[in-house]
Amino acid sequence: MSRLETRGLVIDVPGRADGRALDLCLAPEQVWGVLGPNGAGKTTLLHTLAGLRDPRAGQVELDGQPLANLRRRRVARQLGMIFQERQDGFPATVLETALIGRHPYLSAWQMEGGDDVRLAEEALERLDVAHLKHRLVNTLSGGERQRVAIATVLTQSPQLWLADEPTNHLDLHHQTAVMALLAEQSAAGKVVLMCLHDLNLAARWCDHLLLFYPDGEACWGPASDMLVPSALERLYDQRLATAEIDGAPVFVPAR
Ligand SMILES: Nc1ncnc2c1ncn2[C@@H]1O[C@H](COP(=O)(O)OP(=O)(O)OP(=O)(O)O)[C@@H](O)[C@H]1O
Repeated sequence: MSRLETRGLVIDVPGRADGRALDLCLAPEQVWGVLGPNGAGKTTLLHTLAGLRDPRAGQVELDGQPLANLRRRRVARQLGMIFQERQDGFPATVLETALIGRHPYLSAWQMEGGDDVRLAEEALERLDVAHLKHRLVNTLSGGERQRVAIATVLTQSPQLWLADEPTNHLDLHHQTAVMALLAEQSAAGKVVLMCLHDLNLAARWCDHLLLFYPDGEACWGPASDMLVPSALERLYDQRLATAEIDGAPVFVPAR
């Protein structure tokens, strides 16, 4: 099991004042949602947590060690990332793409073996894209491509999942299936943190939330403490109507 912590972390959003430093502790079995308007810095935060971008101040620690000091192969075995954008520059098939998830475990020039292929095929099956395994990824629909990206991280089998809008492009059934998959990962002792624009998915599936304001202000904690209509209205500069369905709050934009 892994734990990701931030100490006095200030993400580097160009042209913005520092805002509130983040002292987060992302522990096994937690599902975190990051909420905020466009441009608030959600993607920048995820990239900083993954060590792909330097913070302006503070640091990220993986199991008590500064992420910046760790070898990338070790980080790649522990931490998986679903990106918001991806470029498919090379003509790779769906199966070849999912197999990229095994690369942290292979030495240079080592070919994937039968076990790697089996893991990739199981992940493609789980994401409902196994029937597309011989197709080139650049021929897929947006939702199919998104599911292949998630299958690639499932093939990687990381302890920490960082997901940037994992339900992007997905229809309702597949949105629910992906959220259930992430909840299942968490229940198995993994850490999950995802950026979401859908408040209702966050309310239904996340147990912790980080609210990110455009000026760099932030607050975080258990979801039940964060899902306060007035705070959410300020976050999005949008009036909300609120109801409760099956014991969970539901938010709808008010005219
Ligand atoms: N390389 C860069 N140069 C200049 N500005 C940048 C750069 N990268 C990000 N930004 C700016 O930093 C801010 C935060 O971007 P980020 O992508 O983290 O926002 P976000 O909260 O994920 O937004 P969205 O909800 O639209 O995906 C934005 O205003 C963006 O334009």
